[in-house]
Amino acid sequence: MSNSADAISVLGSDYSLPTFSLSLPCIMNQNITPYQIEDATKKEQVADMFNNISKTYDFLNHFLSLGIDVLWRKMAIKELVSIHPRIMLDVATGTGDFAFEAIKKLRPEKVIGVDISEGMLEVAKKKINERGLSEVFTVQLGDSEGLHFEDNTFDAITVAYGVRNFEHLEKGLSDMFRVLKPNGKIVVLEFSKPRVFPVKQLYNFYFKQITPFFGKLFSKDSRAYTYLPESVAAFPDGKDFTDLMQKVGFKSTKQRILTFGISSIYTGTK
Ligand SMILES: C[S@@+](CC[C@H](N)C(=O)[O-])C[C@H]1O[C@@H](n2cnc3c(N)ncnc32)[C@H](O)[C@@H]1O
Repeated sequence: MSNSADAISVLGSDYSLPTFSLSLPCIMNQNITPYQIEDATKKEQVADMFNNISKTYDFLNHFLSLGIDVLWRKMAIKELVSIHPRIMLDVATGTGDFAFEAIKKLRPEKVIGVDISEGMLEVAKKKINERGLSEVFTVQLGDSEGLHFEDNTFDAITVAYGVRNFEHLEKGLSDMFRVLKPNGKIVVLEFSKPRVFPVKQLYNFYFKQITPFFGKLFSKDSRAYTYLPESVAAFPDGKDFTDLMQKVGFKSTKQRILTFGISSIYTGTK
């Protein structure tokens, strides 16, 4: 398998995607907001949205992904097995599922989870207590674009389904780079856009019709699950994202495509 950033592994084979300009997709990503309110920033709206849906988030995640999100998280965390991280940061930790998987698989000494949504963190705290993991896993309010940690603090950084929601993607990535130790590794799990027939068409139907219907029904937030496909469409995935990772300093960046491109794992080192 190739190590280059623009070579993508799909079921064992490698191919390249076309290159797009970096600046345009990033601006588009920033402009896609949950509630389209002019006097509230994307960050404020994202925090509000996740506060609103925090109680139903875990259920809807597993229900709408038909449980495959659990498998994607497992595959992403496996990327860190070889470096045996001791001190980890889970950015946009939400209700904590990515960190719980990391704890199970990697047995680190300490994981800190940060998130801008108090509602999501409340759910995470409850789960931490129920699982008796408060010695290992702590969560705190924190913004990826201004992390309250010293430079070179963490052996590994994880982010699952968070980067698409950042207001300033490049700033978020560069602050994560700052707090990562030299030779440390970042693993980003994020939705990407399938490009092959008929997966692309089926995925578009499911994401634009089915997901918003059930999302609204269970979460009672009519925008949250229409924002989801909009934010995925605007997110600079694939080579655009690995280019941005390299721009802020990450080395050996790779994209690993999951389930025909519906999700991707991105990795990089410092
Ligand atoms: C889709 S949830 C993912 C939660 C969790 N990582 C998971 O895998 O289930 C996205 C999370 O990103 C958080 N988030 C968005 N922007 C953020 C930022 N700038 N800094 C920290 N967290 C952020 C949201 O509050 C939300 O909890």
